[in-house]
Amino acid sequence: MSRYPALRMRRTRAAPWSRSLHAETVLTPADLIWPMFVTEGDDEEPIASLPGVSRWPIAGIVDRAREARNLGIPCIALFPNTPNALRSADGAEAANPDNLMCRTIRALKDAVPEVGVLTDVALDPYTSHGHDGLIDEAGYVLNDATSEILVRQAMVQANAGADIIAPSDMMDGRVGAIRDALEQGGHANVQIMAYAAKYASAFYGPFRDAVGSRGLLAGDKKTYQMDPANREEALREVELDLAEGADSVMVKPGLPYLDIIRSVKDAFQVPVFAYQVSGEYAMIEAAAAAGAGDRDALVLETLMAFRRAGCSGVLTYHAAHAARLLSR
Ligand SMILES: NCC(=O)CCC(=O)O
Ligand SMILES: [Mg+2]
Repeated sequence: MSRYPALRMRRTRAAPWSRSLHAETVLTPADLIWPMFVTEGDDEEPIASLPGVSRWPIAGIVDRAREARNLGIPCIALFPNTPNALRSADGAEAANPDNLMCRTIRALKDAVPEVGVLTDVALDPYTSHGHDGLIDEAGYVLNDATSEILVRQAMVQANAGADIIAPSDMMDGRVGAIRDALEQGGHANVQIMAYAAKYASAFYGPFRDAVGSRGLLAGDKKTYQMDPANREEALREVELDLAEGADSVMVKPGLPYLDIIRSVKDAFQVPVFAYQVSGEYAMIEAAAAAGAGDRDALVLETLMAFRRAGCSGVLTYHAAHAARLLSR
């Protein structure tokens, strides 16, 4: 009986009201996390490879956080462009309680406490070699020694007022080490969003410009970030981070890894986030600039795809633009 002509799949698509009624997935500004770059000094610094995105001094970040609040974006993510003079082989500046990140967190929590602040834990914005951790003579990133510094980095951020600690370094065991330190340090309610399945991707280029590590990076990150060939390994990574105390997990990059997001969501009933990374943002902007697609439509379609794949939310440089589109 359920066949044409009684059954017409186009019937429910015929009018806007009906399409709204039958939508299986919704996207709202509350599903967005807005990543932003903080810099020393007083001036906005546009990032050439990320058209429309700038580094902001602390006061500018505070203004952007007010903008986020007014747009209904619940959370912002912070990344520092550390002055080169403060970068070192061991990335010690990462654990300085008065570093650029900590000063920014304090300013945000002072001025706009109602917006969540997610902070990146990894050493790449602080090392002179651009890696996420300490390296040995051969350039290999050392797991356990790095993890100790990451714990200190996470603690200075939590002490400054960070709401969500987001380790993006892919060291083994760091989620558990950070969770223990947070519990012992009086931060029982500070969350951990683990970059659980972070792939060694070619889509991170503009981000490295933004945090000033592109020219410094020696080699690649394939001994700690995941091989794009692997899906089962992502499930193991997620399982381990959850066992160590992660409150939510992230898949990164975003669009080329929607299958990973769906697999994670099906295997674990936990909050899953995606990072639509800098190269993805740049591709959309380049397509729009070349007349190959409508920018607003591309932005909203890609973000909806993350929700459909199972994401609770998405980190995207298009957050403010998308929130504006969604509220009209
Ligand atoms: N730890 C954060 C990133 O690596 C972001 C990458 C990107 O946006 O390309
Ligand atoms: Mg892991």
